[in-house]
Amino acid sequence: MQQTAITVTGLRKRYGSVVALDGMSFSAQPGRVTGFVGPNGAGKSTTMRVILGLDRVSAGEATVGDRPYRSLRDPLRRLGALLDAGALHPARSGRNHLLWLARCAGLPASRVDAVLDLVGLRSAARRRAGGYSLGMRQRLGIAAALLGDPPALLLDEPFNGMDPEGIVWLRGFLRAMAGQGRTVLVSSHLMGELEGTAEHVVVVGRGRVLADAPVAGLVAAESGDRVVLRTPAIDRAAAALTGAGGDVAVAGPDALVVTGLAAERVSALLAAAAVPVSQLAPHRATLEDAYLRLTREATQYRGAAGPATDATARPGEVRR
Ligand SMILES: Nc1ncnc2c1ncn2[C@@H]1O[C@H](COP(=O)(O)OP(=O)(O)OP(=O)(O)O)[C@@H](O)[C@H]1O
Repeated sequence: MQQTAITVTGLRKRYGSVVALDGMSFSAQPGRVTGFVGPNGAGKSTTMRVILGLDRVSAGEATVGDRPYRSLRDPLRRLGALLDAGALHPARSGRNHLLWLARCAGLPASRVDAVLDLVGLRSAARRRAGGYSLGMRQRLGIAAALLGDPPALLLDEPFNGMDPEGIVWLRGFLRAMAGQGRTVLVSSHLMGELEGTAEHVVVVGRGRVLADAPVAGLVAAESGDRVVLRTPAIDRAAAALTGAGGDVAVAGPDALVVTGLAAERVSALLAAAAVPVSQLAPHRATLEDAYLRLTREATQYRGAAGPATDATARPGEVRR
């Protein structure tokens, strides 16, 4: 399979006074799933449309392999894309939708049955696509992206509308695609799904890249040297730990997050001060923790403040 990176360099785009892309640059590499995440309005869909040559930019360029998508002679055999699962004729069956696409692209009808099997849609293939659930439409869109057996895939929110079984399937499917050496660029709002699926993540906000890093590295950096402990005596515990140089944040009625002291030292200090402890463990952050911190400044649309959670409590922040 020909290795085909998806690369965007210095993309800039405005819609009137709205800056949609503000120097967006990153590269999705072959052989791994790259998550593409960011708050609403961060520029993910615009970037994907630019990669597909559907939107123009005022500066920068996007390439598939080493060429712009529009200049590819056989685009479906180079990059498969799912932008909008609803983009189909509702009266046409799923199979006929794919046959029509295959015919337009000069691909054999045998590919249609092959991709229907790949996405598990064979039994529903002759039903009207207009009657499909959102999860089934996502599968049909993924099937369409696979028609040309391309070395690169670009999928906008493919987890959206999938039931738990579908999500498990899609996670394994994306990993398998990358395992075959394909480039897989996938946008999502579901950090938990990406943490188990993507090895690498590009976090964006306000039209630019905030982080471009391996998921494991982001999670490790976010976890830091923090210790989570539960105790019915948080005031005494906090006094003992701050007295020894720890940085203590309250993370719940009986929970503290301690920074700057190893778990063994925390345990010894609390034992010496006769503080009862019901739980003590090194804190393991999630991709969502890292995401929320990275995008805190870049989130444009936010609901009213809700209660803080343990996961988002940071050293020095006292939240009850
Ligand atoms: N056709 C358009 N006309 C005007 N503004 C647009 C248009 N498309 C996108 N925008 C604006 O450009 C910015 C980026 O939008 P985009 O849809 O790329 O973000 P996104 O990261 O995909 O968001 P979401 O997660 O909500 O899908 C937003 O401020 C959006 O309102």
